[in-house]
Amino acid sequence: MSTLTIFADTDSTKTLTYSTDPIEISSRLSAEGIRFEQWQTRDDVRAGDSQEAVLTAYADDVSRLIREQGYQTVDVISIASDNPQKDALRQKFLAEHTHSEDEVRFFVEGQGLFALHLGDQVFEILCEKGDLLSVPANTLHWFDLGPEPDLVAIRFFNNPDGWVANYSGNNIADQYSRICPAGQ
Ligand SMILES: CSCCC(=O)/C(O)=C/O
Ligand SMILES: [Fe+2]
Ligand code: NI
Repeated sequence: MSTLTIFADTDSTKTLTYSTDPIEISSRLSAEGIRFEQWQTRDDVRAGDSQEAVLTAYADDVSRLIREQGYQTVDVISIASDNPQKDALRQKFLAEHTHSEDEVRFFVEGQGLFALHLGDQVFEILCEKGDLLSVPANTLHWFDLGPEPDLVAIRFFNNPDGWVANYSGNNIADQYSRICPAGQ
């Protein structure tokens, strides 16, 4: 179940807003210029599948979004819990950063926790299979894959170089939620 939790950026202990209603999540995010939609998914894509297999399975969605928005590059994060790179990859996204282009992600398997630092608030969005999230360029944010990732996400870029992060140097992310190991 996708969730939205909003906090003040000075107090990670007090929830200001919490929602599991996709329509409410979408409308709350839309007011901030963020696109949140839930798309149909397939059952034959697994974490660890190759980029080629994932892009073939979702070719219609990928080409539709490229046609609509003119993205130049598409790649796939496909990471299962037995991947030896999982801790290094998790670390890359955990500190607050921005991108000079929109961050557009279609979650086709598993989940991940986005946190957006918008003005004096932090919006945590637990994205699940089927969620499409598009965050405007230069938005401060971080992302948690969790300690046992089981994630496939398609990423769309305007930049032909793909993923480039500008770290803010603010350690605010350490105060907010992480995905916990299963059962905790
Ligand atoms: C959900 S895709 C992996 C995370 C990512 O690309 C990113 O930019 C996190 O901030
Ligand atoms: Fe990012
Ligand atoms: Ni996180």
